[in-house]
Amino acid sequence: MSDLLLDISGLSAISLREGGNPILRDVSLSLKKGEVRGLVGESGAGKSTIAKALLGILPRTVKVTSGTMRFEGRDLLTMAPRDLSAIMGSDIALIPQDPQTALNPGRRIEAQLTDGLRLRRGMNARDAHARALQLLSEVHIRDPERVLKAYPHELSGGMRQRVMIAAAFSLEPKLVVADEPTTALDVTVQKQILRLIRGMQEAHGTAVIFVTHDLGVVAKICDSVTLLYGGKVIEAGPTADVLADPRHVYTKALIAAGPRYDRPDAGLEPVPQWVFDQLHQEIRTGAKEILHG
Ligand SMILES: Nc1ncnc2c1ncn2[C@@H]1O[C@H](COP(=O)(O)OP(=O)(O)OP(=O)(O)O)[C@@H](O)[C@H]1O
Repeated sequence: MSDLLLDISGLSAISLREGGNPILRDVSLSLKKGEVRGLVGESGAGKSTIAKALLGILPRTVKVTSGTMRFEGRDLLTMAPRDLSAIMGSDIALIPQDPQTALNPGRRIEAQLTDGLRLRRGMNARDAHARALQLLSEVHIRDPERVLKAYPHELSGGMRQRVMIAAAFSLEPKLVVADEPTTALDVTVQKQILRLIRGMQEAHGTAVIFVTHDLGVVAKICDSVTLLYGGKVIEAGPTADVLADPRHVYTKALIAAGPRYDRPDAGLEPVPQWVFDQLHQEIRTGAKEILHG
């Protein structure tokens, strides 16, 4: 059996909100079972659009114009809604950017963590409670009984994100989409959460698409990386190869701009304007991306 889990091929999309402006341009990327791939780019590069397409939650104002998105060989873009909802949350799960808004403020953590176990896995309340306790221990929450009884506002941001990670892994998904999961957290907590996601991913053998604007994060936890600009793949390959031997001037300039993660106060070298001019020229002419390996 092939170990290919996800194969996005020639994906293009436009924004109906912005007069048909292209937001993804012929994007291809693939992911093996258990692989962690960083999806990197600055604001507006198209990272969230790809993540939303994967989760089946593209807004109506975004229209896919071509391409396929095969998950275990089946195209998510043309799948019947019923089949899609069986996969979402179960085989493909999300760790959101901001756990505060992702959690329902009016429900205890236990209810939110056990919904999926009861509704999708048919567990009774007692088994679901036991599994929720086990999941909270796995994400290193020390007093899981207390946390299960708590409401989201009673927990710190880092604790809420640990709960979201437990929830994402609760149904043993094959793919987790982590959408800038440390943005809302302070730097020390960010490091712990990154380590935790990598640890959970390894323990469960789960593949992860890690959306970030930070190459420093990619260096820490991703096996491979796809760098986007203006909805186009600029460079992609194994992380070690791309970081050791960046071929595109934009990748080089981003690396020179420094790992922002764990050096938030470091003086950054901004990406020079001529690099953006070259990128825009390449997008206009449809230049090919650089693929390593
Ligand atoms: N709901 C929407 N409807 C139409 N177009 C959208 C919508 N959301 C985003 N876009 C457009 O899609 C393009 C890519 O945005 P996207 O959010 O995917 O980028 P991103 O790389 O995730 O940026 P960020 O890091 O800021 O989230 C932008 O030009 C944006 O204006």
